Amino acid sequence: MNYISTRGAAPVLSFGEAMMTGLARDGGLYVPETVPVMSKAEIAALAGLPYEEIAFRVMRPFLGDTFGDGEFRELIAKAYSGFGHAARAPLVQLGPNHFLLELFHGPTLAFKDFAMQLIGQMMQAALAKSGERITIVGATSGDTGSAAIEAFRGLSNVDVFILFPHGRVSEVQRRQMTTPVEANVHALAVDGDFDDCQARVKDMFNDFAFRDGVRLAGVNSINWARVLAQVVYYFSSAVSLGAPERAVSFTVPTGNFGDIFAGYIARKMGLPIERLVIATNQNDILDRAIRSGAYVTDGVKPSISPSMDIQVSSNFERALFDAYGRDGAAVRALMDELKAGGFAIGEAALEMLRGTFASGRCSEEETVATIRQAFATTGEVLCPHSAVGVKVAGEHLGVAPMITLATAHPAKFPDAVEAAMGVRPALPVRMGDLFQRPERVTRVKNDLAALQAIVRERIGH
Ligand SMILES: N[C@@H](CCOP(=O)(O)O)C(=O)O
Repeated sequence: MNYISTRGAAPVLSFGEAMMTGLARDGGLYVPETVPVMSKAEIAALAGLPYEEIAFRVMRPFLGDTFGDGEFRELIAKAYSGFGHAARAPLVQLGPNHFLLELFHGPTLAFKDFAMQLIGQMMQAALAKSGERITIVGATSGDTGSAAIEAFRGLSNVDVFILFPHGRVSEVQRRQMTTPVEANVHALAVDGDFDDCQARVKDMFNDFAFRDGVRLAGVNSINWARVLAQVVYYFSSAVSLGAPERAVSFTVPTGNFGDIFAGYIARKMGLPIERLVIATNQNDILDRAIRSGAYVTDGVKPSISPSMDIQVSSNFERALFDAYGRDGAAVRALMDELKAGGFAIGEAALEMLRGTFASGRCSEEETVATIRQAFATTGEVLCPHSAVGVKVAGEHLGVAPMITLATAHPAKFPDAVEAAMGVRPALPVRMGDLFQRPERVTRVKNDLAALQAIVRERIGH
């Protein structure tokens, strides 16, 4: 299995190489050269299996010879052993034909744990073989950061630097990143928004002297392995509702487009998915793009669903690559236009995207109303991001069962949830002292040189 860049001008890599490389050296994102298809019988056979076994069967064809079968099974088992629910990703019903996929039972209470816990295991196994040491630098709008820290804290051959937008994540999210005591964890509060953080991470990858010097690695969803691990729960949930005999639809609260792109891959693998619905908050660039064909940035507006406060959605590039017939030069040209504010999606590409994705937007008021209504009608306490998904899903219900992804635990956003429904969601007992733990964080200007200097100094390079 080979991996190629969306911009067509980077070396072709194996799965293991793509995982350790992160961003391609031409600035693009790695994707599989071909997507393996599962037969109807293979998909049907997933029903009723433990999540770990589904993960093995779905992911194995993408791995080539990076890990042996026994080794990969062990890594999966370790990755999910710390989850707080036996089903790992349980489904609950919200209404007739509408289901919620709870993806917040991992150690940091967000869907990011599904991929990050596994990437943590896979990267450690790869590093044990190569004897290398790496420097992970990641950008977060709230959830990726703590998941990455949890997956890599305390390792002697990894430093993990997380850039988050100062003052724009919830207090729980911030404390999850700033209270770990391990010396290899570095929380950096950047004076900017998430797009700034993500752009600086990409700048570091595009500075080859720095990248090679510190042995830079990425764990944002620019890393293909992140996306792949998220494909699994599309299969596990769909088969439990009757796939492949019955098609299902998904609504995905969307920021960086990685999670919904995983659903797109599941569909390409043969999972019968009728609709993939992009749900945005007031940072609605993706909804506008699908409706109008213009992908134009408009400034990040802080919201009560901060993890989705994103304008430049990295993984949209992967979808554009397919929509433009896998023409790397065309994608490169679009990304150049994006630097100047945006681009118009070509007619054929837009048709392809509209044939795959539907979209909707949820305002701040609608988010609050949805949290309140879901609690009143089902007893389910939604986080603001999941509420965005539920509201938009409601506009796309049809014959196929709709599965909305619940991306985070409500206790990560206690203020927003309490303001909406008058009840303050409690953190799990193991995190109960989060507000008493001392914080360790460095405030940094939105400046590449300043950030690189901190990284170099901390790792002694
Ligand atoms: N919403 C994310 C932003 C980063 O996304 P990623 O999937 O590329 O890691 C967050 O919560 O940090």
